[in-house]
Amino acid sequence: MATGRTHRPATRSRGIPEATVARLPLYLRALTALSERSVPTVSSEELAAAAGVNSAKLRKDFSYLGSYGTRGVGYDVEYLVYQISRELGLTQDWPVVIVGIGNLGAALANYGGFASRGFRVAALIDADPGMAGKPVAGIPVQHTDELEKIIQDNGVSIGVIATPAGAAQQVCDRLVAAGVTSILNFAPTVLNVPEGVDVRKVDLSIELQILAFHEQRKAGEEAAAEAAVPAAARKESTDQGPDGDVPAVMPA
Ligand SMILES: NC(=O)c1ccc[n+]([C@@H]2O[C@H](COP(=O)([O-])OP(=O)(O)OC[C@H]3O[C@@H](n4cnc5c(N)ncnc54)[C@H](O)[C@@H]3O)[C@@H](O)[C@H]2O)c1
Repeated sequence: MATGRTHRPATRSRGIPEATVARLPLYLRALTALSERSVPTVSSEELAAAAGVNSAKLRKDFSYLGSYGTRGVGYDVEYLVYQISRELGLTQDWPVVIVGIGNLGAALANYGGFASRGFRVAALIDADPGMAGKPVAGIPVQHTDELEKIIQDNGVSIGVIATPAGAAQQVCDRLVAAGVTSILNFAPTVLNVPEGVDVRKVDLSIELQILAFHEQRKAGEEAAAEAAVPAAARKESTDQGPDGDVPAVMPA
């Protein structure tokens, strides 16, 4: 879902390509589901299918982790969960702050999937003084005046921006100045950040627009196939044997 832009070279310092890093969470999600079902080992084909990735690509990705599996047995699920978690830095706790506690910020605060993956919501921050002190997901909202102090007190390096687009750059600048070096941006705007700060952008409307493009293409293909049927069917009718039971033209 995430469309991302990170201020990093295509290859990380330890030699793991950025494209591989982007697939590691997909493997981890599939492996976690297997682990929850107490499945001990998995083949590269099964895991690739569960993660929605080509199996040759998966084997190549795992070779960067130094994980080659055992012929005829496959990969050890628990060990791979550990290896990938360690590679992604998930074996440690990451405090995050969410800035902008409106519809989206509140939904994110209530999402249990962060905590279960090692991301602790350390604080919720909003510019609306009327929200200060009100609990959302059991955490009292704090005013933006406190932003720098909250970041420093909690050692926060990851910030989530869920403010209106017009406020996002200013919020981003304050987060970065306070020490945040990774930002997950939900606001529909491009953020400018200094070297060394990673930005990932999530935009559901962009994803929907891409789906709309594919829907339009599929509709065009269907229309073209329908337009082709009468001519082809006419040809078929001349080709039919005496019983006339030859099937119609196969769809494209
Ligand atoms: N990425 C996505 O897929 C996606 C989906 C939905 C919404 N959005 C975007 O997320 C943002 C929030 O949407 P919403 O529906 O929750 O809006 P909302 O109006 O319900 O909430 C915005 C919140 O941000 C606060 N805010 C405004 N300026 C601020 C500032 N300078 N510092 C801190 N807080 C500030 C407001 O007080 C409000 O509580 C919007 O930019 C919206 O376009 C993105």
